Amino acid sequence: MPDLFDSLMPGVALPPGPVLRSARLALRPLHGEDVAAFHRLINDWDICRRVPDAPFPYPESQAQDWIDAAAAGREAGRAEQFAIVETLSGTLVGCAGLTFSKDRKDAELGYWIGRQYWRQGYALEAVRRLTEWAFASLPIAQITAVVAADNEGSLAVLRHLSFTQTGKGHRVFSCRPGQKLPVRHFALARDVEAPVETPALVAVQKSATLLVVAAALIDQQGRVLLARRPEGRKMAGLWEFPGGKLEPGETPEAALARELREELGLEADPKDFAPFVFASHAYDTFHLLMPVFLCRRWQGEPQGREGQKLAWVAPGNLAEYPMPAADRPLIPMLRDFL
Ligand SMILES: Nc1nc2c([nH]c(=O)n2[C@@H]2O[C@H](COP(=O)(O)OP(=O)(O)OP(=O)(O)O)[C@@H](O)[C@H]2O)c(=O)[nH]1
Repeated sequence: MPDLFDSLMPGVALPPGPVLRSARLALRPLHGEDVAAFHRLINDWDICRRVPDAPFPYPESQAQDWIDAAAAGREAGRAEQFAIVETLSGTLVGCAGLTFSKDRKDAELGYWIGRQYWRQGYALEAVRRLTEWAFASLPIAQITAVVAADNEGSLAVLRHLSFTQTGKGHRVFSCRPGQKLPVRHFALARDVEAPVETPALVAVQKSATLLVVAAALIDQQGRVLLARRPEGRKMAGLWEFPGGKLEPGETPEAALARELREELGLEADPKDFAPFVFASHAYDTFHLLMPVFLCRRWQGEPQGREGQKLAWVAPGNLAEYPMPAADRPLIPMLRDFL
């Protein structure tokens, strides 16, 4: 299928920021050229009455201000706002974004879709893509949302995406100054447990113990190397120790040397692996047994060869990185030892 998105605005460079693609949509940074279309869509009572900060009528100057503020918010690390566009037509259909709490652990979700684009599943598609990207790419622990109690469409989207209702309250909406309207609070926490797989696989795996070997690579400043599982893998976005499953007939040390070569492009000698600690954790679908070796000597510069982002982390900061459930008990031990 042809993709006209790249020729969407010939001669106009998109502002910096990620572009997220889904089956029919692209979520891209908002642009000064979007003001007219943004204003045409949002200046609608049916939209403004559902968006907390939208007055009605919605002045065109506010559309410009909002787009400018979105760019400033991204630059300052306060928010990630996106235009939602149909990939094939390049038409703006709505907006979706996340605003971060000060500690960046929480992100509040906001979105709206122009009325003529309702009932096509666009909100679900865009919000699903945004939440998957956010957990895979940002250090957030949860995504929250506040929705007007009568906004059935939005409530359905959030429930479909496994958000859970955390409470009820009241909130002022700019379109009805002086009134507090009933709202529902929702949250979706980062999943740190391995996902449930097909029943057949679960039957085989449930009783099985999976042996995975991992390394705490320590650099000269005493920092530990963590790798972030890339988008598209199970538990995407979580930070882990480099390593992987043993192949048949392999010793843990040989498997670790192979994984370090394959994943990071490092050459390490098994003689430099010192047994340190192990994780033993019951995930829903398998039991993980993971010996962790310390290693301070290797050859080469670590590179994320499988698309994973890498970080050298001071022991005192390890707890700030979201990790698989199995890894969490290891952190205090590493911190005390280093
Ligand atoms: N390497 C590594 N794996 C870990 C850690 N903690 C933890 O729960 N695991 C789990 O151990 C398993 C390691 O498998 P892996 O990296 O070889 O392979 P994978 O499941 O990502 O993908 P694959 O089966 O397609 O190769 C995964 O289920 C992973 O989530 C960790 O700190 N390092």
